Amino acid sequence: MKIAIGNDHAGTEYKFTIVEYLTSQGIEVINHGTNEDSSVDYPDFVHPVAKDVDSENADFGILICGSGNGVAMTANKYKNIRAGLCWTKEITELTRQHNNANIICIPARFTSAPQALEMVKTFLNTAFEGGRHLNRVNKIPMC
Ligand SMILES: O=C(CO)[C@H](O)[C@H](O)[C@H](O)COP(=O)(O)O
Repeated sequence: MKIAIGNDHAGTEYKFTIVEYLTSQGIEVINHGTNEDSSVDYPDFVHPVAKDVDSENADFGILICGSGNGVAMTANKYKNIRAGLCWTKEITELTRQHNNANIICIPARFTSAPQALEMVKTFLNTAFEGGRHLNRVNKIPMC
């Protein structure tokens, strides 16, 4: 499994925690930054993650910013991206089970680091249910 990860300055601390876990599990990680705490513009760090997942260069993406909204809005501009904003374990399960999300967007300023890590584990270990949900997911693309 290969994971692409990106974040703005609000998500740097959580990113390193998540990368450490993924690496310990033998998962290949593409870290697109930022790796600093100084203020940056989140789209600059979303586009490379979204391009990796959109082109199937990565299996899943992880995006982290303060509220999660900015990274989600940016990633979902890509045709093959289904980026879910998640702030609980249950919502994370549902975005995989029902939406076949391929990117999780984490609100660093509204979750704890343990919560963020739990959501990543849940995201990567929950399968898409297909069935009626596949019909709906297939209707998402506009063009
Ligand atoms: O895009 C966002 C808002 O939905 C992200 O949460 C950013 O992390 C946030 O806007 C950054 O705010 P800051 O005051 O510049 O740190």
